[in-house]
Amino acid sequence: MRYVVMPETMKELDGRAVREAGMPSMVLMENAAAAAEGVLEELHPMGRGWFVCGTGNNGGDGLALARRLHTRGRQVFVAVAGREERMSPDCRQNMNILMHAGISPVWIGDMEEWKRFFNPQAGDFLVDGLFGTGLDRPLEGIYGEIVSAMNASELPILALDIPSGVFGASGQVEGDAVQAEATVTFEHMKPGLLLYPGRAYAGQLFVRPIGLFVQPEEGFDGRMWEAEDVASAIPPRTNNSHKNSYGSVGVIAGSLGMMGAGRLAALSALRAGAGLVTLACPRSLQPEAAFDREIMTWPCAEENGSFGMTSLEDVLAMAEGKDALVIGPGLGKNPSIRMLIRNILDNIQIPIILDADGLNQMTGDLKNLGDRGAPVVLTPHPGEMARLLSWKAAEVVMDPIAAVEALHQQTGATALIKGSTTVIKGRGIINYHMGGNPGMATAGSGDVLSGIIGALLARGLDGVKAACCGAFLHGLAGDMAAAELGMDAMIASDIIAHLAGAYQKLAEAYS
Ligand SMILES: NC(=O)C1=CN([C@@H]2O[C@H](COP(=O)(O)OP(=O)(O)OC[C@H]3O[C@@H](n4cnc5c(N)ncnc54)[C@H](O)[C@@H]3O)[C@@H](O)[C@H]2O)[C@@H](O)CC1
Ligand SMILES: [K+]
Repeated sequence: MRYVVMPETMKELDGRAVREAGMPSMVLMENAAAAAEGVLEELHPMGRGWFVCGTGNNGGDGLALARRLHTRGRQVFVAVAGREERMSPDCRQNMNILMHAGISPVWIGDMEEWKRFFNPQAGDFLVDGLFGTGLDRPLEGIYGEIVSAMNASELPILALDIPSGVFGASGQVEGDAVQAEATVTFEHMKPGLLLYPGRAYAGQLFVRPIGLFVQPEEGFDGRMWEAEDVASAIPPRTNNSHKNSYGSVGVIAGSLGMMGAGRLAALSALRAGAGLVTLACPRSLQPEAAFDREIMTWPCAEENGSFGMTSLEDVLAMAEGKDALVIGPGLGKNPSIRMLIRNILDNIQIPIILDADGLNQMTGDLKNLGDRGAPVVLTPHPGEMARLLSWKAAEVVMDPIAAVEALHQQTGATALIKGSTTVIKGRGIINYHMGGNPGMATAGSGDVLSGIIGALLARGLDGVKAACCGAFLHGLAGDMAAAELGMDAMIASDIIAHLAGAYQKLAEAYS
């Protein structure tokens, strides 16, 4: 498991290591510089570096790194921007050490001084130590101009901790921000490196320890599941087992013209390892639903090619003996579906994943799901999330953490917001998932995720585990599909086809 911490938590950890344990803060800074040096050796083992430092501790990291390279014979050019009287003690000390080592940084007070200092042709890379997690307002004036000149130089930039201009808690950028080739972040991942637009500024991410041995008193702010975490959360198949050992999934999905959504969800559930999958469908669509031999179908009374309250009896009969239900893909807009879903939520005490039209239908009617006695997972994309919360879509995109927290709080369900970075909140801390690729922005991709999560719920995972492991498998299978077929040509069925490879990778990670 990789942990994600907010800037203020990082500050608390840093402060406690220093105050409670007597760890000198200069040692932490030196460790940060050494960690960054390791990354630089990987990316740019040769060449000359331009260092742009602020007067806070991020600047101190930069000055320490410059000195480490200089003492190893690498050529460095170092600039400091900011007010000298505001310099943090550790930054000042590193400035003194650097000067004793023979390098005098250039103070930059205006762009004329910058132009005299910076000559991209004379260097091979830039190091950004201007602002780190202490950023508390957008870059303005000289800082914005320096950053935009750094970006315009087209030299590769290594950002220390976080690209200057990106807010560590949210990934938001207002104005200029460093467009990094890579970012080395210290000790723990920060949300701003995971969430857009910050993620797009950070480039390749390196998380490196700096010797902080303390843990936050309130617990970590977030976590990222890694292959071994996912592998160990999914119960292994055992010799002495049968199909009922792996869960029976009921899928309630599809309508005239959208039966494919139901089939994709059902097939995904099966490929995600469920023992049995039953696809409930409007009666007239049964021939279409019955296309996959391994999937059982359950024709239901219908309302003009759609589910509706008329279907209730059949749906309840189908749900009997199931271990989880997937509700939503392709259900369409028939208004009586709302009552149908309400009845299912009230009368059936098994885990449920609610997605797509299932979510849209239930806008305003998703309270108290935490009291059901079995988990509910909600998987909206940002537009659906905005409708569910009555927020503007832009507000959801700006702050997906607040959005999942609000949805979880209002409904009691596990909330997963889809996106390039998926954010999940159920009981416990926030979960982030970074896998997947733009090739997965294709019809039916969400239905596949629903099916996978349905299978994992049926296999006994709780809401958070099913959502996190489901997002991981979905992303991994999507990445494998893209590697084989390319992002443009891959389709949702290809993600399903690569679930096999994704499970194999998990097995390798576990062994
Ligand atoms: N565990 C830790 O907390 C450690 C932190 N270290 C480094 O310290 C950094 C945090 O240092 P600081 O808290 O000193 O903060 P920064 O160095 O990020 O920023 C310095 C100061 O600049 C000012 N400022 C913020 N936004 C500004 C803006 N837009 N324009 C002008 N001034 C602005 C603020 O007053 C802020 O305190 C981390 O990102 C990391 O690089 C490392 O030295 C090692 C240990
Ligand atoms: K930085």
